[in-house]
Amino acid sequence: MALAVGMRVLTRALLRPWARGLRAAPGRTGPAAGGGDGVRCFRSPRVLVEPDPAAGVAVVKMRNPPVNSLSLEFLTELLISLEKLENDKTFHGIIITSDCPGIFSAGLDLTEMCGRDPEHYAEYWKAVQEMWLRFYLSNLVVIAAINGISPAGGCLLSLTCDYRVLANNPKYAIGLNETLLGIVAPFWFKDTLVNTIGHRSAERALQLGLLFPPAEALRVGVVDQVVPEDQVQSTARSVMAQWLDIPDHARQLTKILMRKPTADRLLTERDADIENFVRFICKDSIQKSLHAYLEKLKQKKG
Ligand SMILES: CCCC/C=C/CC(=O)SCCNC(=O)CCNC(=O)[C@H](O)C(C)(C)COP(=O)(O)OP(=O)(O)OC[C@H]1O[C@@H](n2cnc3c(N)ncnc32)[C@H](O)[C@@H]1OP(=O)(O)O
Repeated sequence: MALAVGMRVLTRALLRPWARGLRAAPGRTGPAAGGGDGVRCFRSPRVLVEPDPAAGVAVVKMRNPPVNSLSLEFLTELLISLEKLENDKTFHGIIITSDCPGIFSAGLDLTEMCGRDPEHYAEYWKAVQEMWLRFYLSNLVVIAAINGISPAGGCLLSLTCDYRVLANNPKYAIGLNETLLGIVAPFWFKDTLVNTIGHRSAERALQLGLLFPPAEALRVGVVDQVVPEDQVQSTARSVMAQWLDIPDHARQLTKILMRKPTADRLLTERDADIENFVRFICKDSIQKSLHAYLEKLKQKKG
């Protein structure tokens, strides 16, 4: 138990000043969004939290339209929501899902990584690290109800969860496709994938930037279950009930036992990882690739 408490204190201490500032800002997070029985709940512009106090579960809906890209503000709101739920003893599990039809998350926000200054890149990368650490080490049971396409950072977010349920829709795909953008997934993205699907499959998936359609995603193990689209939420709820049946302290300690070595690698190399990212992203060739990719996305429409 001491280990679990220690990890919580550590991850809480890692909450950056930008997050604390936002938490204090009036109007950024509003009053209770529901949740009777004395359960305090909340909403924020990009994160909708639907509490089910009786079940000890909250559904966290990402709503950063059009594509739930993980901007600095959105990451901050997600982290604040997670922290609030972790600090509320009512909740033992969360289901993370999307409020944007057909899209779970388009991954990291490319506009945060293009045409900005090095200070911004450093701040953004710290927030991405924080998202990964906080979700990966959360003491809550975290289940991803993946109701849309989920490339790169979107896939990473789901890989931090304890269980992934994907909607069986041929339009959806999931994977770490960074190489297709001419960028390289950092070691902790890679480690998370290796821990999930094994070294050989991860190597192939990462080098080729594979985005797996549902059947393939299930076969390789990127997701744990594929179900008809209208059953994604109910399946996540019943899987949650199964996980919540396990004595909490034993489950939490086991989670930490499994994940701490991977998290420690980033925790001990965090500053160097930020420096590497900033150096990499500032390169002319990388900026050109990212600009070209964004342009291609924009031109797709017209
Ligand atoms: C060391 C460096 C490591 C860095 C690691 C990075 C990991 C990442 O996560 S990089 C991001 C990877 N993401 C992607 O490759 C996904 C890109 N997006 C898409 O493929 C499509 O948008 C979609 C399949 C998710 C959705 O397609 P849909 O047709 O519905 O919408 P679009 O018209 O394409 O997009 C709408 C709108 O949103 C903008 N947009 C899309 N993705 C992103 C993004 N990741 N960041 C910022 N903005 C994004 C897109 O440009 C459109 O903008 P406009 O409405 O202004 O044209």
